[in-house]
Amino acid sequence: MFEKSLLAHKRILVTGGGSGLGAAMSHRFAELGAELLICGRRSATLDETAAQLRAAYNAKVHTFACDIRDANAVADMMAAIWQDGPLDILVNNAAATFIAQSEHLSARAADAILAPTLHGAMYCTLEAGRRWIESDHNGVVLSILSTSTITGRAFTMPSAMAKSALLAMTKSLAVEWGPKGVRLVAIAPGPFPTPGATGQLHPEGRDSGPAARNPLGRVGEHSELANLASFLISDQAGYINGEMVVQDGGAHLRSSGAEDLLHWTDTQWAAQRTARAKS
Ligand SMILES: CCCCCCCCCCC/C=C/C(=O)SCCNC(=O)CCNC(=O)[C@H](O)C(C)(C)COP(=O)(O)OP(=O)(O)OC[C@H]1O[C@@H](n2cnc3c(N)ncnc32)[C@H](O)[C@@H]1OP(=O)(O)O
Ligand SMILES: NC(=O)C1=CN([C@@H]2O[C@H](COP(=O)(O)OP(=O)(O)OC[C@H]3O[C@@H](n4cnc5c(N)ncnc54)[C@H](OP(=O)(O)O)[C@@H]3O)[C@@H](O)[C@H]2O)C=CC1
Repeated sequence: MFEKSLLAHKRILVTGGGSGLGAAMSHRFAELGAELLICGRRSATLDETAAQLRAAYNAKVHTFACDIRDANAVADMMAAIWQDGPLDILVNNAAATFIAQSEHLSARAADAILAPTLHGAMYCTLEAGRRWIESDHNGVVLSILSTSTITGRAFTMPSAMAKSALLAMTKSLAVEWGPKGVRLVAIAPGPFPTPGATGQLHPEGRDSGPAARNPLGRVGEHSELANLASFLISDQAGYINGEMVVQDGGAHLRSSGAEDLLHWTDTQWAAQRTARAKS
């Protein structure tokens, strides 16, 4: 599909690159010649993925145990990255969400979603962008968002807010930083099952229908998202700036994906909260 050297010599940081869609993108980027830098909170997960990337593609891989909710930790990670040379591409992929009735969200619960999803991605973008601009080095920021930026989404309101804010960041900085050589793009994925997303969004008792509700009758393949991401961060997409590409099989044209939860009873929601408290 692509020239094997599409991402050769590119140094790419993927937040949350140790698991789920972040790991899928990291695999494809490494296959296309990139040097990978992956971060997350769990060192063991990062080390496992890094070993796979080295074994499969002979890739150069660095891992950073970094909680992106901590602005100082992000600054330290970026300083460490830049010691070996400039980064070329940042992929804002790490995020958190869970389903809940919004009237039951405590401030801490809302912050548990906003802190990594919005603030963490913004800290990473500002730290990378500042360095690119200071050193006159071109850069690309790809943010993994959601179709909730278009539809909103009941029962995952803080995630929808965070993703919408990151779309505003993408559009705003495309104009502000474009003249300085920094390009920003985004993907809005539909359902691409991962243990993280399925665990948070599809607990026991929820209908298992993202495939059935999809106009194409299926969920996304991780390789499909990884290929779109590879194109958008590559020089081949050099004239795309400030845009979000939706990759959801057309699902958001039909539903935000949360309507089945409108039929949940308060008893079901109470059971959901109890199950979480026990787990
Ligand atoms: C199959 C796919 C279907 C797709 C459908 C269509 C498309 C959907 C698009 C969705 C877009 C976004 C998707 C994603 O982001 S998927 C990624 C999911 N992955 C993760 O969330 C991984 C990271 N997760 C975490 O770190 C944790 O799970 C958590 C989010 C909870 C954060 O952990 P943290 O340690 O920070 O939080 P605490 O445990 O300390 O709790 C803090 C407060 O939050 C309250 N809380 C926690 N969990 C819940 C819950 N499930 N419901 C309500 N409240 C919750 C907790 O009680 C604390 O508050 P209090 O102190 O006030 O009690
Ligand atoms: N899967 C899907 O269907 C969809 C996913 N998306 C988006 O795609 C992206 C990836 O989702 P998915 O792969 O399913 O999610 P996962 O839960 O599988 O992965 C999330 C990753 O983010 C990392 N992470 C979470 N919090 C932090 C933090 N505070 N600091 C650093 N790293 C963190 C996790 O690592 P660790 O726990 O070690 O910190 C993990 O590697 C997200 O932005 C999500 O919103 C959007 C729409 C649909």
